[in-house]
Amino acid sequence: MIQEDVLKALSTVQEPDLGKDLVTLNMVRDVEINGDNISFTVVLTTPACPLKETIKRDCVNAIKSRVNNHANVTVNFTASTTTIRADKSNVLPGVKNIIAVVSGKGGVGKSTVSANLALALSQGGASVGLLDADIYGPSVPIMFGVRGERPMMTDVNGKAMIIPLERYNIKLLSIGLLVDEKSAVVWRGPMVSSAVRQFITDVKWGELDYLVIDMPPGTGDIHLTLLQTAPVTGVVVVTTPQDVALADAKKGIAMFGQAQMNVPIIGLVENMSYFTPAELPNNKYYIFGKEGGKRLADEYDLPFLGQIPLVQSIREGGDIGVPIMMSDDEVSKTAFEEFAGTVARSVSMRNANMKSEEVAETVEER
Ligand SMILES: Nc1ncnc2c1ncn2[C@@H]1O[C@H](COP(=O)(O)OP(=O)(O)OP(=O)(O)O)[C@@H](O)[C@H]1O
Repeated sequence: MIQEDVLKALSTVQEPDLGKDLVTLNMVRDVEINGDNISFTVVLTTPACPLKETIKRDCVNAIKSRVNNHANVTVNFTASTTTIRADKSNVLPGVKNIIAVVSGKGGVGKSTVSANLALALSQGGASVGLLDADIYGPSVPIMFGVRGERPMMTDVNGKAMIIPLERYNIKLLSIGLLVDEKSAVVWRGPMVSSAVRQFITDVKWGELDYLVIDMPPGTGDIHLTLLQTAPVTGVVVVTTPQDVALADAKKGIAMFGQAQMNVPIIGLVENMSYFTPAELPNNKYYIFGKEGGKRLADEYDLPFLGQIPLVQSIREGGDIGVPIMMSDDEVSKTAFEEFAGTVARSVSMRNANMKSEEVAETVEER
């Protein structure tokens, strides 16, 4: 039994999303054979890959059926998050993927979704940052229990840079951590644009697999500034199943599809999909209507990224500075984990299939 036999067997195992085999995709490393013991490492395209178990099962089956029926197969996993950033700019140089979370309408849970998406990706093993770009209604300070804390500054090649705070293994920044909460509310156009640009250009985000940006609600100048400053990989649209939210989500989808913005939409997630009381975890009450988000995704031919239930502890977690992903509420956590896994998969697929010149890049010279 030699290494080539193992690789030949593994070349029959498909990466389900990328539609090619593991060997062609150069995902197999460190093959070791010791008698009946065969081990190797599969390098995934994202640590938050939800397909680990499928890939593992297929690898074991391939080795047993093609190499050695009695083999003890050990499949180790590691990940090297992919990126298609090809822009030469100095903007966020160490950040592989930038995910902007948007909503057409306020109050649909965009900040809750952003925070728990960031945490779920991080708990899956990725290095993650969360930028709260909601200048007029920052939520990160309260949601992460860091209200009143101030980030430090550092000097990078003669330039003063802000060091993001760190909480729950995530790098955080919000206007609410930089200025008095009442000040930013009265800011207008140029001040807001310059603050948003600074979040991207004057912050030492370092090496990140994903930077999640919690965008302001609606569609406006801040969005344009952000997309012109940061090379956004794609946008996640948050909606609730209600008709009014869906109507506004359509405006968001239209805006991000415009030539001026031209940023890919990763997909749509439906928040507050159904109410589940803690004492009846199997009951689902569709208070805001059923599957409106799914229908909207179908209508616009967008990937549907998942449903997040309306759960009292999700709201409570946000209010006390302990997001639900840091709690032991398994039902809500599973919903966010599945959603984050789908986002990570979509980004990996996009990275594998898209030419780098199709990526939204910084268009504004500074
Ligand atoms: N799935 C959920 N279950 C229960 N409560 C939720 C859920 N999602 C969000 N909430 C609560 O709804 C309120 C609004 O959520 P959030 O602040 O995340 O919305 P938003 O869209 O970011 O609002 P904004 O208009 O400020 O940008 C918060 O109190 C939050 O805790």
